[in-house]
Amino acid sequence: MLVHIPNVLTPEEVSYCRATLEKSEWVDGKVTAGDQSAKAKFNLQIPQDSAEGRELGEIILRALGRNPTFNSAALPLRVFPPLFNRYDEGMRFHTHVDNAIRPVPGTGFRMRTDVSSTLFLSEMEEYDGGELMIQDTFGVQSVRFPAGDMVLYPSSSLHSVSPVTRGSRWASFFWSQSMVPDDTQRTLLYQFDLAIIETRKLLPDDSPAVLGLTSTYHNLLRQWAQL
Ligand SMILES: O=C(O)CCC(=O)C(=O)O
Ligand SMILES: [Fe+2]
Repeated sequence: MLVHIPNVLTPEEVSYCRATLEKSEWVDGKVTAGDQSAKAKFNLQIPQDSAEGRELGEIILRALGRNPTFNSAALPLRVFPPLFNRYDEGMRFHTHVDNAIRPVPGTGFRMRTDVSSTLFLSEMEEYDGGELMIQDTFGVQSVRFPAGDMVLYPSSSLHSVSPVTRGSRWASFFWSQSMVPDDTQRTLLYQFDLAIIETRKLLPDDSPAVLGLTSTYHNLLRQWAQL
């Protein structure tokens, strides 16, 4: 399932991220790529352990914490410290799959990547090309959203970023380990939660319908969650 989450960052937060990234050092994006994807990856990143990256990462993690759609769709157990990339004219990322397991910097722990995220930091008018192309069960989805918006997609999917043909595309990207590893089960829970939200607009919280749906949601989560 692909989920578009608008306005994860406020316009002020986007401007702050952009201004900080302007001052940051940029290195070859191959530094965080696996063997196959290193050959496919032609972009720039700020170093994983830079002070700028850590500060901006905190802003994004705080924004995710207050975002009900992210929490319902990703059901996150762990979130990788956000990384930042950039594709200038001619840069691209050929088709690849994200590494299944990643060491979490500075922790000595590893995490499984279940959900991949791109949070756009450039406005769509600032560049041409640079579409995130995600292969899912319905075919290839082409994704390009305004600055501050984010897309979630299964880390198991093949994906690529088309060449930027004008301007520069800046983004934050990261992975989440979900409490529900299976994409089909996670999608069902997300759609169930949306249905509960709609039902609660029509019926009181203590109505049998809301009680029944809510308890079934939690009991399914209890069946499927892996902590
Ligand atoms: O730049 C993007 O939107 C995606 C980046 C990506 O796929 C990756 O770094 O693995
Ligand atoms: Fe990727």
